[in-house]
Amino acid sequence: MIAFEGVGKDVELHNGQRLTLLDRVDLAVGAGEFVAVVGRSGSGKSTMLNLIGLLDTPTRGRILLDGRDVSGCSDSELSRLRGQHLGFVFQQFNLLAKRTAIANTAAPLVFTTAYDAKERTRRAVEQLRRVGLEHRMDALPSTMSGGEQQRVAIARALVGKPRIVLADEPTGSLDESTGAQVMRLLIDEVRHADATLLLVTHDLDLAREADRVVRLEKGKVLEES
Ligand SMILES: Nc1ncnc2c1ncn2[C@@H]1O[C@H](COP(=O)(O)OP(=O)(O)OP(=O)(O)O)[C@@H](O)[C@H]1O
Repeated sequence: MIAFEGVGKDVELHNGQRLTLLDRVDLAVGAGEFVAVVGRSGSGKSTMLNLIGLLDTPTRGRILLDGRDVSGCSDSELSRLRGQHLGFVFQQFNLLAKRTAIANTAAPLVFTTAYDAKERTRRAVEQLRRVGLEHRMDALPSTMSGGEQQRVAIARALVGKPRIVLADEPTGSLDESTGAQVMRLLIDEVRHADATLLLVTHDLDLAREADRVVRLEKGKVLEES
């Protein structure tokens, strides 16, 4: 479903030097797979996830989505593909501060013309129930705990029924027990949705739960297991 062929990513530093963040990465991820991405801080995990999420473009190589090379896509096409196929959960939740849990959850649906406002709200309510937040539907993020905010973010990632969910250290801002609960919920919800999960994590116990583990070192895939 997603394939990397010789993907590399460089950035240019202020002094004009080029820095390689990712180098010659080949990867193929199939439908419904759970892939954990591990590696030291700075090894290129977030860079790889941002490329898979079509939030960034490679310097070299090709990224294929369902066999289609996305390198020729315009920004608006990439936005459309993201809206159609991808859901994101970040470490910092990234909720809209002035919007309620319902409005935050419904936000990705605004990009699809298929649903009117009533249907968007109905779907958001249903998804918030699934993550156990029926009692906090009208709450603003500032009045919610970190665990609750991340549940809203999970609901938002799944509300559009994406085929691929990308999660970058989603429990990194939570205490251990809340983090474990939120992670369980994320994995269960992604399975329930039959979606693919790509999870960046430092937690090796968690990585063992994945179908596959991709280990990065200095921008290269060191091993897969
Ligand atoms: N735009 C940029 N300019 C310069 N250096 C960058 C840029 N983006 C990322 N880097 C560097 O590239 C390396 C890889 O970054 P990346 O965020 O992908 O690592 P990571 O494995 O996700 O790290 P962490 O676990 O700490 O989040 C890091 O050393 C980072 O500082």
